[in-house]
Amino acid sequence: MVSEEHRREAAMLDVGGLTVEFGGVRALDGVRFAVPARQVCGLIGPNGAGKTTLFNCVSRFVDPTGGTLSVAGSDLLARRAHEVAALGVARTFQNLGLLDALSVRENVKLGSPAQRDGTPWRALRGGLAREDALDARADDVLALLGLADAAERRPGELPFGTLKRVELARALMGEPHLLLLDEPANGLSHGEVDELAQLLLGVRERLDLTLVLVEHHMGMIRAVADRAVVLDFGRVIADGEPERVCVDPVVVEAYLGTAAAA
Ligand SMILES: Nc1ncnc2c1ncn2[C@@H]1O[C@H](COP(=O)(O)OP(=O)(O)OP(=O)(O)O)[C@@H](O)[C@H]1O
Repeated sequence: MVSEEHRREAAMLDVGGLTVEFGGVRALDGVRFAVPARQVCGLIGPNGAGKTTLFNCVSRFVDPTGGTLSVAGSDLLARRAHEVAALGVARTFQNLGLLDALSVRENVKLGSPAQRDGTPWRALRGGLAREDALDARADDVLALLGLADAAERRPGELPFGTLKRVELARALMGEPHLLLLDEPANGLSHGEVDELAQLLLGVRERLDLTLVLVEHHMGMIRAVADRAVVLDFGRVIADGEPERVCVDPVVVEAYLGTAAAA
């Protein structure tokens, strides 16, 4: 029997009875699960189930009304949003926030915590050397994601599937251990979903990442996730291997009438 304390320390992400209320709406209701290091965990559930709210708690955009939340044993709830990256947590968003005035390489560099630390002291201390190091790191990340040829291009010139990878590259600039992906397959063709799935698995292996992805695309979940946690009305209704969870009658019932559980 594993003690509660040991479970917490061993988990990369530990969600302990998390509750969030918005006025009268209980968006999360005692959500409890732990994601071990290097696991790929799919977070699924119908619209309004609480998936984004959970991500927003991890990013510290939302304050829970109850429960605990920790990353590799560190209490996340004691941190502010700008301190989360330092714990090795990065996130992508449903809406790509890429700037068209900048090249792909410059956009990717914005994901580096060093780049955001724009104090005058930093600028005075040989900013050029630092800029070169950032360029080199951005180029490494771009190469890892098969984007080397896109480094000088503007986001507006590139297809959506490529932009999704640029956003992923930007998130990797912070050298995360835990990466949260918000609907990475949304808007991609079948071929692009397969490609992204392979890419994610490769990156996870290469960088020793723990991944949590919110996803409606069950093909993506089946392709990459070791495990699926299903939320409905703010509660965990199933937790297990994706193949098993997809045919769980409780999950099928929750998804009734939607394509996701098909
Ligand atoms: N800032 C907010 N203020 C009030 N209610 C909110 C807020 N954010 C979310 N909610 C409510 O909390 C519940 C959970 O929403 P959430 O966006 O987390 O669900 P979701 O599972 O991510 O849905 P989707 O798949 O549609 O993105 C919903 O009832 C939603 O309307």
